[in-house]
Amino acid sequence: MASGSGSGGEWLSGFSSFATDAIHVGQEPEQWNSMAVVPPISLSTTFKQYGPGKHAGFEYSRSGNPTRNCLEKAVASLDGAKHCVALASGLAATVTVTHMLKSGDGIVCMNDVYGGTNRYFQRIAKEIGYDISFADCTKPEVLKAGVWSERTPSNPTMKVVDIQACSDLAHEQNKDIIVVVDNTFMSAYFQRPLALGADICMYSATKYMNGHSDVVMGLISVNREDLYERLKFLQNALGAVPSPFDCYMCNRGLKTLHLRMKQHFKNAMAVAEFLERDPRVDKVIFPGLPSHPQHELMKKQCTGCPGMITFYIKGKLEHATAFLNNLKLFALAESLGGYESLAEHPAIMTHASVPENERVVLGISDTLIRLSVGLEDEEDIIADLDQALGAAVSVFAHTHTQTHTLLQAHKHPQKPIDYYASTQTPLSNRSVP
Ligand SMILES: Cc1ncc(COP(=O)(O)O)c(C=O)c1O
Ligand SMILES: N[C@@H](CCSC[C@H](N)C(=O)O)C(=O)O
Repeated sequence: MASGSGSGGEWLSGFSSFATDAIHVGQEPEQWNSMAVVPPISLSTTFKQYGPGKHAGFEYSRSGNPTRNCLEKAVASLDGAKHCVALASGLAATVTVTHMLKSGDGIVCMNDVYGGTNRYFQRIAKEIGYDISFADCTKPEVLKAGVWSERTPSNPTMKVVDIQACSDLAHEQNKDIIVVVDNTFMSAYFQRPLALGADICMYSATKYMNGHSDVVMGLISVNREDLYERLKFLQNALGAVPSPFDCYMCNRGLKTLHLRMKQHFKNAMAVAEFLERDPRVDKVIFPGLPSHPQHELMKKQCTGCPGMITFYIKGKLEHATAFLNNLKLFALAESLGGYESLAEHPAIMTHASVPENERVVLGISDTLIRLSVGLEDEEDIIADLDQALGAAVSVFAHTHTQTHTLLQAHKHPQKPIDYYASTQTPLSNRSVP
């Protein structure tokens, strides 16, 4: 696979036969009497039995469904896994994995996770007796506990966890520790956590795996038979299953995953390079840029980068808000990983449920903006960002001296500041959903 421009070296090679597997595994026409080339949507909730307990592989649609089967087989093959189970949402996948443990068991979670994962662990799992702690998993040496849950790159500040190092450390300490990687941002196309030693690879398939912003779904892939048996049991016993229609849609989305991810990478690289040169921007966080602190690790464990970019706009909350309000091609919306470009304000939107003091520590400030760069034409994406940055600066030009400085800076662009330089501004008070 070609390396992205400016990446300064090769990425991990692409996984062989990825596109072929995405298109064919689990889709065999011979499994249907009709020989349908495209798997049918099997809506029946129940299946006729030959005799009590004697059935043709399906008995009740929560327990097993033909359309869901096709999807699960395809995803397992793309993850280099033996098995996959599909759930009703990414959060349902997190909850189902957590139910593999007993009350009192320990969970160490990456401190910089999606707000809803933080909310579930802090406000539900903790209350029912799990021993939850959060850690910076980019430093594997700080980890020492029962179950390890990593999200890499993290949401929203794109910290990259060394999956192999964390898995080795965890398994050396105790082989019963289960290492979980939330692979939502990367998709199966860019990263295979199981090959790097993780025990469970999970997704919010709502994002890149489906890729069309029209399905909410979760996926979990594993190689270990014992983990699969437990997950399969929980899928049925907890019952958070996706509909056959959603399985059909996600299965269809997988057919173009390889094409979409390549274009997301190309567009995102161009946007990241544009933003990094722009003096109206304080700092850009994109693991595909050589300036990202874990860029080399990314190239070692991934085959490329998705369209996720965060950046700190210069100024304060008003500038971030004006920028977001003035976008025309980008929709101001939560979520990510669809074909369309989205922008959002993590502190007010996706990460509002993270307690304010934790947001400050994580750098989720008033000036942090997250982009999900879509598949539109590169020039149009950049033109939209450019005009919205211009609008953000000029809106306050007459009242803010600092903004005046920004306008001057734009006329005389310079290289942006040091990666770790502080860009934190105070967080405004807002309620926690
Ligand atoms: C990284 C990540 N994991 C999990 C989730 C939860 O997924 P879902 O919205 O499908 O429940 C999200 C977003 O919601 C996410 O961004
Ligand atoms: N993972 C998505 C989800 C957005 S937040 C959804 C909802 N407001 C909630 O609080 O659960 C993303 O990162 O955009």
